Formats: sequence, C-alpha cells, structure tokens
Amino acid sequence: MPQVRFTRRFSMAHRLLADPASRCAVPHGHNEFVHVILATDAEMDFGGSNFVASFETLKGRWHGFIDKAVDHAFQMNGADPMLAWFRETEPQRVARLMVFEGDPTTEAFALALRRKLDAILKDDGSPYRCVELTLEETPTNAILIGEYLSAAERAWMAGSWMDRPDLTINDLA
Ligand SMILES: Nc1nc2c(c(=O)[nH]1)N=C([C@H](O)[C@H](O)COP(=O)(O)OP(=O)(O)OP(=O)(O)O)CN2
Repeated sequence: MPQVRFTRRFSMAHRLLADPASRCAVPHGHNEFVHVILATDAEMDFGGSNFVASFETLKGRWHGFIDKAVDHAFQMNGADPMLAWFRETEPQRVARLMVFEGDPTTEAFALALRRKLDAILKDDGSPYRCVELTLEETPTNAILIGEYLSAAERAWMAGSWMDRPDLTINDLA
C-alpha cells in the first residue's frame, strides 16, 4: 500500500537556556514545517474507494493539533523563570505555553510532535503508523525521526501532554 505524506506550516517561538551565552537564550521565532509519512499494512479497497482511509480522516486531528495548539505557541524549558511571570501576570496565556523538561530544542519538539501523532493515531484506531517525521526549523536546519523510538525517547516525559491525544501542550495546573 502506498505511503502518504502530509505537510503543515506554523509559527513558533522558543528560547534555549542550557548555554547562557547562546543567542538562542533570547526568545525568538521561526516559521516551521512539519512533514509526516504514514504507512499501513492494510490493502486499499481496490475498485471501490481505492484508498485505506481518506486524507481528511488521516490528517484532520493531526493538522487540527498543529493549527490550534502548536501554531504561535511559546516553547519553554519548565525551569524557565519566564513561566512564573506568565502564571502571575498573564495566566490567560498559560495554555499557549508548550513546556518541556529541559530546553525546547528542535530535537525535543520533533519528539513531542511524533509522540502526539502516535497518540492521535492510536486513539483513532487508525490502521496507519508514522514511519518518518521531519521538522524544518529553518530552511537550513531540520530534524528527522524514523519509525522506531528508543526506550529513552519514550521514557522522557512519559505520560505527559505529548502522550495525550488532545490539544494540551503543557501539564501546568
Ligand atoms: N541542536 C540544536 N542546536 C540549536 C537549536 C536546536 O533546536 N537544536 N536551535 C538553535 C536556535 O533556535 C537558532 O535560532 C537556530 O540555529 P542557527 O543554525 O543559528 O540558525 P540560522 O538560521 O542562523 O542558520 P544558518 O544556516 O547558519 O543561517 C540553535 N542551536
């Protein structure tokens, strides 16, 4: 069965704290693209629909997550002192903060996106699985995630927002 590839574009902001001398410690944004390739072992309905599932069925919830939750979210390290500022000063925006254990690098974000997509496909009972996710941070930097995640990649932030098939992007109360 042919694989399918979907692409979505969004804007985001983040800042990285591990290297205080880095220019990435200043909040800044990127216009990014996420590409996913889905594969299935099911055969298409030959002579009928000629597909296993419609594009709308396959990408609806995923692109809904990108558009409603990821687009224009601010990605932050859970230890970032700016988090307390938002909670105290602009609590109405806390739901728009995407929070990570450690820095919100493109690697961490790509892993989070992959785990969220896995959760959505599982919740849908989809016959498809993600075999590749590519996150383009800039036209010159991209992160690729293949079919299988390591035990460490599954254990990091296990059970957090990234494993839930919903629109949440943090676990703040
Ligand atoms: N391993 C990682 N390193 C860096 C990340 C990251 O997510 N993972 N992110 C950044 C910053 O977000 C920075 O904005 C992007 O990096 P940079 O390569 O400096 O971006 P440029 O657009 O200037 O790239 P050029 O190809 O050099 O123009 C930094 N490091």
